[in-house]
Amino acid sequence: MCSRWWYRSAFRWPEFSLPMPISSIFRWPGINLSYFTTGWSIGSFSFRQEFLTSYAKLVGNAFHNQNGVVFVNRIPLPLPFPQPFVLINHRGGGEVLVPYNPPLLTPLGISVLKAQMDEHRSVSLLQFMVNEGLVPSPEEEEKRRNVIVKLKQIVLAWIKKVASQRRLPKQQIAVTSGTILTYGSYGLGVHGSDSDIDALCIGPFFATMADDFFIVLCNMLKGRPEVSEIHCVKDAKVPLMRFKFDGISIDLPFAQLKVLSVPENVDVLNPFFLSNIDETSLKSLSGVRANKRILQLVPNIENFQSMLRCVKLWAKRRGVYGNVLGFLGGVHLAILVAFVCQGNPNASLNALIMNFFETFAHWHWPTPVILQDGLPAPRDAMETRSLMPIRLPCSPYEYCHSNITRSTFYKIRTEFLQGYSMTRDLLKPDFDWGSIFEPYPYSKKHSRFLKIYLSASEQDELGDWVGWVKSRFRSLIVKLEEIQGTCDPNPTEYVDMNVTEPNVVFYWGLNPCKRNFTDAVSVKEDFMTNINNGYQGSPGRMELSVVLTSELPKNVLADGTGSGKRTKACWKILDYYNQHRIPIYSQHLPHYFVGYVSTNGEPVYPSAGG
Ligand SMILES: Nc1ncnc2c1ncn2[C@@H]1O[C@H](COP(=O)(O)OP(=O)(O)OP(=O)(O)O)[C@@H](O)[C@H]1O
Ligand SMILES: [Mg+2]
Ligand SMILES: [Mg+2]
Repeated sequence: MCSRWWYRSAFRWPEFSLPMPISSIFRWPGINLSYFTTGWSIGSFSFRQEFLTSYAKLVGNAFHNQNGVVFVNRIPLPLPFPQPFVLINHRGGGEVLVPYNPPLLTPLGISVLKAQMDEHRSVSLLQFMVNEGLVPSPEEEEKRRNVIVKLKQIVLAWIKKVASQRRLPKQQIAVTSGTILTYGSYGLGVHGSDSDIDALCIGPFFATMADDFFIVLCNMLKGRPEVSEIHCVKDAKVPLMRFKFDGISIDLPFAQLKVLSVPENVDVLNPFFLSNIDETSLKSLSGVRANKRILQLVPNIENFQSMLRCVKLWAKRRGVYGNVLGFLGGVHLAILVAFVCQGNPNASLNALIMNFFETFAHWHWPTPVILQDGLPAPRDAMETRSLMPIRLPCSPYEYCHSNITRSTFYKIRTEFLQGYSMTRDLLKPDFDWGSIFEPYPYSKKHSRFLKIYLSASEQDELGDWVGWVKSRFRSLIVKLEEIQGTCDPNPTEYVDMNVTEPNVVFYWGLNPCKRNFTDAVSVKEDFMTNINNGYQGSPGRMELSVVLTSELPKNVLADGTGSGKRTKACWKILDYYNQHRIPIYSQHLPHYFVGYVSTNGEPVYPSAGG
């Protein structure tokens, strides 16, 4: 903004020799554009011809008369100018000051201004990501790399040990090997400091899952000082070990290839390695294969990674992240983002985000989202009944498992539309990335919530219990939809620190139009029948009740909009990673939580937090 000193000062431009003084004085905070409104008479300049020429290209015919009145396309502009100005860098024409008033600009002026704004928004989004700490520090990255190196060494030692136990000939023992391949968010290079590492252990033909992986390797890991909280999930669609290594959470499934030696960077897309392998190994490999294919198909990996990081943050903040509660998981978002990247190979980060919202705000679901991979359309693609079908980009071209319901579908689509309406106008002068990533204001949007209180007598039992109940949440959402039309499950998990027993609490927004739903007893009975069926551990407690916004604890209200009136002193948001990480499943629950197999036979995947 121009301050009065500017108007009063005896400053005179000797000639209109932009850019130096103007660009150094009139900067939009943090922006590469000059911006000011009133108090300055352009009539005091003596224009250079080349300036007027450039100006005319961008704004139209511009000149000023003796009285300092500037005419644009023969229309006199009142002085001082009522509209903001921007300094735009016009290729070939130097820097030119034009009114920030799109209707006055020529098509060229508009496109130059848009290019500038696009660049500015991309730069400020990258800065926003840095401020939000989305990218782990070099030290954290180093730590993760070391963990993977150590895991590879352990796997190699394990293979040699198993080979000796099997009494393989010496020369075979010498050449045999296994490896670790990362996938999930770490494999895509979009992890945050709190992400786990999804790592697939690949062994040679003689290493078995039942004995060698789950017994020999598990014992070797248990013997390492870096390893803690190790859990085996054996009879799942994708069996795995989950543990912490140097404090970092690891998911470690296993695949066996019919070879003696597994190259360190084995190409899992090569059909040679897939021949004759068992069904479980094929399923375990699918995460790595899908990741690899995504990275092959996107035209610019760096843009894809930055964009996916942003989109994941957006989805988390807006309460639409997480497959377990019927929203989008990491793999769903990766494919949606890759789809947009494929269609816009040369676009900037800002343009990609704009296109993401535009594309999916208007997508004709249930038309599936399918990446173009240059191969003939697969005939064996499995059909899906998902409301938002998203297909994995590798054979057998299954659709990502999804728990989306009518309510969560509606919420995701509303958020896409909102993102679109907030980003669509590139020339919006007060645009701010912070508003796109604003936490979803649950306490403002809903006046009543379903409180789901889960507890167990021991901390160790709580993880299993919560994991089990979460794996059945879809049925609770569907039940609420039956009773009162919609519901808005907030994925955030809270802990009531006022209660001594270990607990986890959820608050789901209820439909404001259905105020007659106040008694959760019948819903509880119904849901209890569901969760009591099949749980093999010792079940914990579950309480359902309807609470008003004014009864929400401080942390729930502190979503950026809450009034924070009635608060409980000791509430905190559960953080599985920074505290003692509770295993969300156990051997008793593999089919439902980590098990990748649900009751209806479709694959189920663990939540990011679990
Ligand atoms: N619903 C699903 N359908 C198909 N594959 C899935 C699904 N959920 C997970 N996977 C596979 O498991 C991998 C790891 O999943 P995970 O839930 O850890 O997501 P992520 O992308 O690593 O995100 P996060 O950073 O939240 O951990 C995915 O990359 C994908 O290959
Ligand atoms: Mg992960
Ligand atoms: Mg994982």
